[in-house]
Amino acid sequence: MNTLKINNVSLVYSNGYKALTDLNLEINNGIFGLLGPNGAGKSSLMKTIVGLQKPTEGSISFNGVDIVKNPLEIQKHLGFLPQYFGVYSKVSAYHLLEHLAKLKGMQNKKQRHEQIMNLLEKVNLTDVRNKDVHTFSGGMKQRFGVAQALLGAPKIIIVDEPTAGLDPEERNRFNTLLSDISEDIIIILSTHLVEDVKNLCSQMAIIKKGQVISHGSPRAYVHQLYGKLWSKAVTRKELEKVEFDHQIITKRLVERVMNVTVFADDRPIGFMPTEPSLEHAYFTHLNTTAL
Ligand SMILES: Nc1ncnc2c1ncn2[C@@H]1O[C@H](COP(=O)(O)OP(=O)(O)OP(=O)(O)O)[C@@H](O)[C@H]1O
Repeated sequence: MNTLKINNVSLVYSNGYKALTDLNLEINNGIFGLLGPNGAGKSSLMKTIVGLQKPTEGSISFNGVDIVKNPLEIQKHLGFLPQYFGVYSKVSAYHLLEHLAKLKGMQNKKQRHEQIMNLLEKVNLTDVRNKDVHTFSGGMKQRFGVAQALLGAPKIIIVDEPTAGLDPEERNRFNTLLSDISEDIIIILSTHLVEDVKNLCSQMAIIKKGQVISHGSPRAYVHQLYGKLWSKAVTRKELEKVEFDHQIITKRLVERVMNVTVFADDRPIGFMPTEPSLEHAYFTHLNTTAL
């Protein structure tokens, strides 16, 4: 079992902006979802974990080793799939993987070849291995990104907003791939797509304004809301009153009609009970935690 511990981490950028505040998390094998709105600090946390920037305060350990003091201790076990995966030069998928494998210190030519061929197979890019990476579609590039993140058999993989811009089929394929590789390693998935977290993650945390406002399993999040959500279709005028009277969790246009879901211990008059979803739980925590 691998363990990543983040203890009281704060990060202040050189312009004085405090991106992370006193953040604590413990993460074990499996896919851990980090959910938060744009600008919440997810990328800042990812970059701090992988050692691209040092926290201003606090400590981070991986399998008991302080990785702020010894960043190599995580870097040698790490695969990173950043939000924007570099510039794709005019080089084939195979040769780019070979180049990256050499950078990761894989000296043995035969073993390197075998691992690259296995990874290409895993991410379903064997047939196009001799094509230039810059000609790949968005989804193929992301799968290539997974292959490079898996080079050298890492114990922890960090993926930052991996499915942004993918069509539903590619997103599905990408998620299945992540799920397949997650058994014996830690995967941290940073995203604002609640659906992906629901489908993939065993544990998750919600981050808002640089702080972890809650954490737990997606199932437990949903469970907490049973019997507390109520919905109603409203006109624009009614909406104002509902907003005044109730704690609104979501407002959604469903077939051109505005549907509101509110949080309350008892059923408000005119509302129907609603089956809670992880999206409801996410918005409940975001909207009810004042920071
Ligand atoms: N190098 C930097 N210097 C100063 N401020 C920064 C720097 N990088 C990020 N920030 C600020 O820190 C905050 C958190 O940014 P971050 O990219 O970590 O958020 P995020 O949750 O990953 O959002 P997104 O989903 O939009 O990428 C933002 O307000 C951002 O403007």
